[in-house]
Amino acid sequence: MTTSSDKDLLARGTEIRGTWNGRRYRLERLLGLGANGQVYLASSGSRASCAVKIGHEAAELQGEVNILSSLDSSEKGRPPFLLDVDDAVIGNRKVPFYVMKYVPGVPLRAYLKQHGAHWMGVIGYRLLERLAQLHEAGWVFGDIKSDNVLVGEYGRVELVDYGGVTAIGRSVRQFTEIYDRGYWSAGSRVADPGYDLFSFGVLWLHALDGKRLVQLNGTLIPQNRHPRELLKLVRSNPRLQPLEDWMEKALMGRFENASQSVREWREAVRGTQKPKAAEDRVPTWMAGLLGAAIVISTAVAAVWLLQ
Ligand SMILES: Nc1ncnc2c1ncn2[C@@H]1O[C@H](COP(=O)(O)OP(=O)(O)OP(=O)(O)O)[C@@H](O)[C@H]1O
Repeated sequence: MTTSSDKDLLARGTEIRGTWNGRRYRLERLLGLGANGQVYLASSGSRASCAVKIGHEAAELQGEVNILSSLDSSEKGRPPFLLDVDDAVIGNRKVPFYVMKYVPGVPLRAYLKQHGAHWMGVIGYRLLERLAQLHEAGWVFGDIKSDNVLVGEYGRVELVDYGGVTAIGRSVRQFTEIYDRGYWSAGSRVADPGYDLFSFGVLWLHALDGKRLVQLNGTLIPQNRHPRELLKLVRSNPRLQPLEDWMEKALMGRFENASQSVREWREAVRGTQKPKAAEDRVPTWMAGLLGAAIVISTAVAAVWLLQ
């Protein structure tokens, strides 16, 4: 598979013009590099910012385009994600590209580093809701990982990189080993809602305890990869331990569907936010300082907890 290198990157201000549709896009900055191509923030006439993915191989890009357009037609209630598909001549090379909605935000791990792990409840809830929508429309996301979960202001969550989206019942098209249910001997690679929920569980381990997860992965021989090893990490992590029951269900494939997992996530998070006993409380002055720092996230959490 071809990967992008710095020398292939296109300079800010580069204009590409679609050969077939004739639309012009001005590339503003690189948003991300992946195995399948380069993604740029772009502008086009009066249209709001968009994201342009320039691919290496037409066949791979075509696969993503097919999925995005199927998703747009099966989820008609929302604005389309896929905006344009075309070829352009760059230098003297013909390259395929497609244009999608720009998703502002940073990958989950970066967001939690910047804003704090207490956002887990809200972000997790919103992500599960999005997964439940996809599952109800007959799809599994497949390649859940921190880089594909972009978090914006007040914990707003959107998925990017729909290259792994797979129809329920088919083999998952694209995955990342450490998030993969098959890799951990926790089930098959046939797309079902439980596949995404397993990856969702690993996502939080990776986001909040990445070092130990990577270490564990490096030391286990393949025969010993098992979800109970992941659960040991959950139980010994102070942030994740309160969600142990939820995580056990996700990692062991015991949820019936994502909607059930959403309800139980909310209950589990609510349980972790119960007021503490008087002797456990921090002094008022300290609480004041802390409170100022987390007031925004608490307000957002309150909104969805009380929904
Ligand atoms: N619509 C979008 N809005 C904002 N950023 C995006 C968008 N699409 C992709 N990105 C950014 O570009 C990165 C690479 O894009 P993408 O994941 O589609 O490429 P890929 O070749 O499929 O990558 P991978 O090797 O992870 O499969 C993403 O991780 C994300 O940071």
